[in-house]
Amino acid sequence: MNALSYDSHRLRELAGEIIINVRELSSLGWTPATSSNFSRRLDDRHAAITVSGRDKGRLNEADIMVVDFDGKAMGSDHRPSAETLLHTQLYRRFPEIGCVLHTHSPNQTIASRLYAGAGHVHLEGYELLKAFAGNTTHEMAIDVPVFANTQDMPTLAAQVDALLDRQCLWGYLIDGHGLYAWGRDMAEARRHLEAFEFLFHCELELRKLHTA
Ligand SMILES: CSCCC(=O)C(=O)COP(=O)(O)O
Ligand SMILES: [Zn+2]
Repeated sequence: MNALSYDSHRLRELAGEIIINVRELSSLGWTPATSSNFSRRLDDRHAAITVSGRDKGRLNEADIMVVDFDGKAMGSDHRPSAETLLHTQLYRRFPEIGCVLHTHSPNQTIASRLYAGAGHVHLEGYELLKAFAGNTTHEMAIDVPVFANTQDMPTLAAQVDALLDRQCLWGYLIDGHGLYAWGRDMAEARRHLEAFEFLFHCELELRKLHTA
């Protein structure tokens, strides 16, 4: 296999899509201080992902690189996102997943802190639950898991994998850190990300009202 074993034309298309969407998410204040990372499936062995440490509000084509599903850089000397394994584990496990988005908005991070003890955020009865693929009614509930934060990505990826054995998920929180959300393509992943953000905001506001 040579270094360019993926479709470079497709890579440019996906990089353009990532750049436009990430700039928009960044303008909402969801990617502070170079945080957050973003990827798209390129094919059944590769993903396009953001280079580690780049300012996500000023992303350009040089800030997107290719990795294989072991997280190994392909055709680049740059370091891929420190959290690459959390992306590639989803692409490897679910062939239908085409996009993984990770952000650090204040609502996501505060919710992760408040609900770390419970281990999940319970979301029930909201019309916006229908934003998640497969849901057709508000008369349902989901528990969004909150994992302990760690710099040990293989350990965290194994914990996520174990939960995916038991539960169908479109996203999870990491305590004191942020949100991972995914979907079949950018539009669906973004819809899920925005739904989580909105629902966490509602839960946090309700909590304030109940404790006032
Ligand atoms: C200063 S942000 C700390 C790392 C992080 O949580 C993140 O999302 C960005 O890491 P990356 O290596 O993808 O830039
Ligand atoms: Zn992060």
